[in-house]
Amino acid sequence: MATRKAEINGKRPFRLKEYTFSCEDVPRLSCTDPEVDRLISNEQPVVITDTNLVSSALHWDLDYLGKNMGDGMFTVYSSHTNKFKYFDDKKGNNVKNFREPMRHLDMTFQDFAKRLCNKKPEDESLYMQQTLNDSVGRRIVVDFLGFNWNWITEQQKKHNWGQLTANLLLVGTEENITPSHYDEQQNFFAQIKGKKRFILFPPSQFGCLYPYPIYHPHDRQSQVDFDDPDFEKFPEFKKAAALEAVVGPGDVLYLPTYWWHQVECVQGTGLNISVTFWYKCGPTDKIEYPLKPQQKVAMMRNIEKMINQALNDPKEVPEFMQNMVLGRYT
Ligand SMILES: C[C@@H](CC(=O)O)C(=O)C(=O)O
Ligand SMILES: [Zn+2]
Repeated sequence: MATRKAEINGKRPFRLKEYTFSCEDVPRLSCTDPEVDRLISNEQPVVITDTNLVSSALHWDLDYLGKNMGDGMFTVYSSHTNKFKYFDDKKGNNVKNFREPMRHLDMTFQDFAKRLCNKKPEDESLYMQQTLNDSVGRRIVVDFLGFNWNWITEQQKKHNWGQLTANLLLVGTEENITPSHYDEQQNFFAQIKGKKRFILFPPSQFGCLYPYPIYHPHDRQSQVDFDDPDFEKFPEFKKAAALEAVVGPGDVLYLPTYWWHQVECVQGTGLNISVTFWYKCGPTDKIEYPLKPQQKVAMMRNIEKMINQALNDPKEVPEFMQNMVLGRYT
């Protein structure tokens, strides 16, 4: 796999995998720059520096978390590749012979840390993805309360977002990859340790990324394998053009709802720790035309859901959809 050299602000270069598509940089601006507000209100991604959003957690490492995360059981995914492709196990029965691409384990943080430290190259990759809740130790609660809630709550109000729904703690090792997908929430993604690379595509490129059907366990995930794209099956992927952001400790990426993202723990940057801040989208006050691409994606999802409910059998959906479109709108 070809790689290219990259760096943030001229510091400590690292290598990034090269893909078939072009990558332009996401803007990287200080939170004091008024352009940040404009980009967020236009639902455009931006890397925001100097927020101090998670400054109270920049000392987190495996040892500190091991001592302070408490003795609760946390969600850890185990994958025999370095990819951690999300799946909804409630939809597993909708697809014949669906094979879960990773295992969902529950373990204490101490157990996770031990397995990470003793991991041999042939062992499965591990990725902790745990919603922060009150089961954590007191010092983690103090660090959490020390987040810059003033700044982020000000953003939530200014952009009329809904409630904060979750803070997901992510602890992984370099080369862990979350393959391309979109979410239906607004996200301030805060990097605490190590570097992460985001490969982003706007909602307008939905037609290039071929998401699985809505009834599939991989709903919202792209069917395209970026490492080996099948241009026969997914010809429009040739037209995909990405934005790219690399975030390091203290950086916050605003990741707008319905934007496609693949997330890679950058090689050579060691243990990787992040926290997400997911918010419900705000209400649409007035419908304006032409509709925004993200509104069209939401519409397509609602129509697919309605067709699935009305047919009441996932096996009937492909023929129904093809009859509706092939030779008529193609
Ligand atoms: C969990 C994260 C991916 C990652 O950090 O590996 C992501 O997809 C998101 O924050 O929306
Ligand atoms: Zn995501």
